[in-house]
Amino acid sequence: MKSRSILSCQKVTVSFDGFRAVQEMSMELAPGELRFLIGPNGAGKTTMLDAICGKVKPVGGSVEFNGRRGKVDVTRRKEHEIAQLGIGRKFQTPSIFSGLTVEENLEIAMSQNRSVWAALRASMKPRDRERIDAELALIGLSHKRQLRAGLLSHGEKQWLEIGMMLLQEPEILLLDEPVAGMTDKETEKTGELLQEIVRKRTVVVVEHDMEFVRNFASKVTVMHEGKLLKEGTMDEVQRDDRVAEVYLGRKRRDYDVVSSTA
Ligand SMILES: Nc1ncnc2c1ncn2[C@@H]1O[C@H](COP(=O)(O)OP(=O)(O)OP(=O)(O)O)[C@@H](O)[C@H]1O
Repeated sequence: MKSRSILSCQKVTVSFDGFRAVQEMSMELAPGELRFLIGPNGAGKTTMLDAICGKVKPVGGSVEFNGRRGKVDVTRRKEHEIAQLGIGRKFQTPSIFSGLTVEENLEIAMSQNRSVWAALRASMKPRDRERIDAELALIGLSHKRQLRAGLLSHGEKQWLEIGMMLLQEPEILLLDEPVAGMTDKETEKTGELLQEIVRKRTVVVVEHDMEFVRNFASKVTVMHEGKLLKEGTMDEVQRDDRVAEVYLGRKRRDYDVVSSTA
């Protein structure tokens, strides 16, 4: 029996002044998946995330979110409504408050509004504190809770922002190149964090770092020129000649980095 999809994108087409950045792209996500979306520059990966979170409106196709509140075609909803429904999007540049502490950033994320933060803080219940403590532990920043966020390393800032997003309880998390600019150690920790997050949520990661993808992906979707090129395990994707040719710009036999024997 086919398992329920939490997200079903069917024949999604996005056009920028007539240029089809995404063309009839279909993709289904099962609850609890950690899906990687890869492909060469300009393949349409970011635009696909934009279509899912409502930042751009497709000219064709549907994006059906089947979350806790039932089925919704998100192409008919505004970006903020989609976020409230449970699809969270993290962009490459972290949007944290550098002058506030790590803990204060999380408090703001929980109140969802900086202007009511002071009031929220005064009335914070032990349960709310516990949630923040749990999130701090998850993102590995418990020992830095009192540090100004601006003083965190690049990787730590990314984790803080992920923690801020998690406090808004998204069912699906969309991440655009989360490990770009990270050290190897930070990259490894991010992979482990994502594996922890998918115990309760579904995550889609647009990624260029193939080693990271190889280490943490169970299922990979490959896009090329706005279209679905291949979907499968990393092994299946790596064995596909079309992927090797378009993704790497040459025949697979000429290329050894992507090879599963690496
Ligand atoms: N707002 C826009 N207006 C016009 N063209 C756009 C816009 N956004 C993206 N494009 C074009 O759409 C195509 C797909 O871009 P997109 O950023 O989705 O690709 P990508 O696979 O995420 O690439 P990269 O890996 O380089 O980030 C590109 O040719 C890009 O130039």
